Amino acid sequence: MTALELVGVAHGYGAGGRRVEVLHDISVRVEPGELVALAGPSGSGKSTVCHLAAGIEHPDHGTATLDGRPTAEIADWSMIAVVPQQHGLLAGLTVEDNIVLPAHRARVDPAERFARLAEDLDLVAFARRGVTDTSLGEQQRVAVARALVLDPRLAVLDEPTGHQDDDHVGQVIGVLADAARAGSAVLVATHDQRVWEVAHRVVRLEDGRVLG
Ligand SMILES: Nc1ncnc2c1ncn2[C@@H]1O[C@H](COP(=O)(O)OP(=O)(O)OP(=O)(O)O)[C@@H](O)[C@H]1O
Repeated sequence: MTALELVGVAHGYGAGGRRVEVLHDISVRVEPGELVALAGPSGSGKSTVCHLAAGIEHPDHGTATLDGRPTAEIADWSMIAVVPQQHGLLAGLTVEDNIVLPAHRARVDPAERFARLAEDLDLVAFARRGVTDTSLGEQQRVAVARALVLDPRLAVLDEPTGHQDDDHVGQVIGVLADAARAGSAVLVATHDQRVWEVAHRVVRLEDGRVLG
């Protein structure tokens, strides 16, 4: 069964004379076990697709569903987990507490999964440090670990390698590929060619339309 389905989606922002139409009748599917990269120039609508896929916004027209349910109705981190462009970490918490928060909310023991993700994403050395006392690249990897801690049905990641050096790009790509292998549907908006190379498919957006 298809996990994520965006069908005939049109979306824009603002009203009246300030109205901007961003997406025009786009359809995107991501199957369980599939890593799909969303590529396209700045302003082409990648983050908007991420917001609709993650259920942060409702499409103006068309449907955005996960397993047939509107994504905007799903507020469950084990179903849809997100890495927003700004990471969305909680400043008062440590690295570890940010990562395990979704598991605690779901009453799942995160110990094993946390240990694996911290190791794979090079976060072990500062797990007990306040998250605001880490670098931007480290914070980005914390957000990736948090998204994957519950093995979500769908992971939506907006530019998750943007602050990484080559080695750490490889680590982020590695955990995303592992997540897909384990059955998650993974949608990654990215300019990073290294992600395109490992993706099962690359969906290219231009001016709010899917190419090809
Ligand atoms: N809240 C908003 N109000 C008005 N316009 C917006 C809003 N959010 C995004 N836009 C516009 O929608 C278009 C698509 O933006 P979006 O962030 O989805 O693009 P993107 O492909 O993710 O870009 P980038 O690669 O720079 O992150 C842009 O022209 C942007 O200015």
